[in-house]
Amino acid sequence: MTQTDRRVLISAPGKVILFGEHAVVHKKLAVAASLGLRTYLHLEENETGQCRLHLPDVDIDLTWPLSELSLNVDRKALDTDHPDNIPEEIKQQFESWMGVTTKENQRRAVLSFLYLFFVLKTDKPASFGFTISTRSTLPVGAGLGSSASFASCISTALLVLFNHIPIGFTQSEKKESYLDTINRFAYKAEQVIHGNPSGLDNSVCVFGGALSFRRGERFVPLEGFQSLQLLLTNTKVPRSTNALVAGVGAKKEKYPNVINPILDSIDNISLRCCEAFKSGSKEDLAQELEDLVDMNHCLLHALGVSHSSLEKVRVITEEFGVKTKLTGAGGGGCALSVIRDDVNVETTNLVAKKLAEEGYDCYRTLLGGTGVNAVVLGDDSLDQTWLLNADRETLESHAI
Ligand SMILES: Nc1ncnc2c1ncn2[C@@H]1O[C@H](COP(=O)(O)OP(=O)(O)O)[C@@H](O)[C@H]1O
Ligand SMILES: C[C@@](O)(CCOP(=O)(O)O)CC(=O)O
Ligand SMILES: [Mg+2]
Repeated sequence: MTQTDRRVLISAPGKVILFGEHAVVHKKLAVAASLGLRTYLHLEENETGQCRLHLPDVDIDLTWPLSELSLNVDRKALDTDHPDNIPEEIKQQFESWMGVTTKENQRRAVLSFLYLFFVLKTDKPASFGFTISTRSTLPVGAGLGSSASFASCISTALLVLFNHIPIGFTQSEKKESYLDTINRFAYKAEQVIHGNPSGLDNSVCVFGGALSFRRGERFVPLEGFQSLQLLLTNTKVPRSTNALVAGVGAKKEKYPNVINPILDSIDNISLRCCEAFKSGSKEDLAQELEDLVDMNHCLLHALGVSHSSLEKVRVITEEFGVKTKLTGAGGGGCALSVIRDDVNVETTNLVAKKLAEEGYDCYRTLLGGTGVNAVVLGDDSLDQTWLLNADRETLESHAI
């Protein structure tokens, strides 16, 4: 295979925030782990002179001649603290390339790609072209970090495409430093999608595993972490992380003396969780996590980010003695329930059945899977069409 028809499969996990969502935006501690569900990105280099961006999860299929995708500015002028701070004329140029794309979820996905493209682009021959297709097994916009998972894949694809990092970065001695680079640009894409992300989600999606995180500091792998049995319930109520994060920020501005103690309590919940993993016996750990789940949810409710559908999940699971909190930005989306080891399979199935009767989707998935990965595809039949149609097991067997 020549360099020009290279095809690469990149994947990154989603995440589940155990404790600390929203508070983490305001520099409080959070605890999170990667999920078995992932986003997959198929990158094909070709000689069409065109760039195709195919994002079926948000109904986007755009193609631009690469000769047209050019800006009259230095890359450094784009690599600002926040992508919102780029010059106005460049924003307008991005708008013109977006064409008739008007839905907010589509616009943010395309903008995050265009932004990273221009920050990372290097000189290539005139015939150079590529196609990027993505597909996620995560629900999009439901609190399981689809945005960070997508951002991690796009960041990796463009870093590989423009030769900033080698494809075999996970086997390299410099793996940590390559992952840091991927994480830095994934954060930028998250900024385009979220406005004010803490950096927690992209760190989990890039590095994988279970970790604690405080904004502005390096994450810490969660000592003594044991994978838990969790039930994730997607209420399917749509919501936007961007709007929910902004809402909590506005509340904090208006009622600082009320909101700050809530955020401090959440900080202490995350601290307590770290201590429980470090020192607790399995039995104590389960009891403590249940208490923390309950308290964290109620504090999030006070911040205004719960939803009647999430409260319904709590009522249904409580009937079986199972504790539930919202996870991610809330306002709909997903809830997580801790299933203790002494809860039998029949009970868990019954809880899942009751939740399904409400129209909710339930996921049972493992925590702490591998972070971002890239593999070269040798088989010509594994093209974009394969990516879009393959089942989850097939995708997983090729990607990691
Ligand atoms: N597979 C994907 N393809 C394209 N865009 C995606 C994909 N996954 C996520 N996104 C982008 O991220 C947004 C959802 O992010 P967000 O509201 O933070 O929810 P989540 O909890 O899933 O991260 C989508 O509206 C879209 O802009
Ligand atoms: C609410 C928040 O803590 C998590 C958002 O997660 P998600 O986008 O809902 O998966 C925001 C953040 O940490 O950037
Ligand atoms: Mg998100």
